[in-house]
Amino acid sequence: MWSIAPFPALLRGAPFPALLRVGVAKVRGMSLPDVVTEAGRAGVAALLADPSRAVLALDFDGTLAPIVPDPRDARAHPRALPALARLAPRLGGIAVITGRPAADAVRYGGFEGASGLEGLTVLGAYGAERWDAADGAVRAPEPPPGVAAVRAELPSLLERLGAPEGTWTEDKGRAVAVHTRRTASPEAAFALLREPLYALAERHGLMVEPGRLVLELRPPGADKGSALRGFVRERGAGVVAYGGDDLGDVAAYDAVEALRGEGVPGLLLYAAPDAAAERVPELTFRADVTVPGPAGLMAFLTELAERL
Ligand SMILES: O=P(O)(O)OC[C@H]1O[C@H](O[C@H]2O[C@H](CO)[C@@H](O)[C@H](O)[C@H]2O)[C@H](O)[C@@H](O)[C@@H]1O
Repeated sequence: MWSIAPFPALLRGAPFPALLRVGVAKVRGMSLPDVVTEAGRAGVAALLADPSRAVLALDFDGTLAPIVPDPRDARAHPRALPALARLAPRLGGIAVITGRPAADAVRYGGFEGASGLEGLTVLGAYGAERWDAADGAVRAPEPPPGVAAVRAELPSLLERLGAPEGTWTEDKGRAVAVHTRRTASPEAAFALLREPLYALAERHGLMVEPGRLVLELRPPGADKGSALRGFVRERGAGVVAYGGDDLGDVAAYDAVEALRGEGVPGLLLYAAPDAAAERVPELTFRADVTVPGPAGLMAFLTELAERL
């Protein structure tokens, strides 16, 4: 039976044990978090009926990998690779769609040479970069000149603004991301830097991708929605499931909803952050399934693999 929607508790900032109590239903002897929408139930039914026509796409940080203070320490959740490897032979394709450079996601995810994931695709830099396990090659176009200009100006700008200790710049090659998670007041630091970084990006023809305590200055022209649509088209998929946790994933949610409008059933998964301040309303209200972070998502995917 499908029952109570978990997100009212989520919005009140309820702790996850409470969320789990209201959000888990027993389905044919196995527990799966509730699918709270009709469209989501249609997506699950279509996926279970014909998994070979389904693609599964997942974001990396906060979805496949738990959030950690230093982005260089991010690693896939211990249950991630086993769950994906069980799903892979049954599905039409699995992709990781991330704001990370493709090579970083492959390294931090441990995807290279992973048993059972020989068909995995990683679409990095919001789809501008690509890695396929099949040949191990990364395809990454040259960044536009604005990125070098921003890289050069950023240190003096941060100094002028009095960016607090702990502010950290991640050089992503095609983009530069300024993180505030390791400052004493991450939200206050984020607010301080927000407008000046938007202005800097605009001066150099870049856009700002805001995320979980990060402001990324990157080239426009790619987003996770286009990346997902391209992957669905490439695999000739008739069902799509997407899981994410952050603002950058909203474009992929849009793509799934647009595909539904074209008759392709879809499932929207939200790996909701533990910290209420980091939850994204656009995902909270639209998700078909809300689970507590990467651990919850891996439990869901493992159950899904069982049912397949
Ligand atoms: O699209 P994603 O795979 O979700 O990547 C989004 C950004 O993730 C990383 O930052 C986030 O995760 C860090 C590690 O857990 C955390 O410290 C940080 O606060 C988060 O914002 C990554 O560093 C960025 O480059 C990605 O764009």
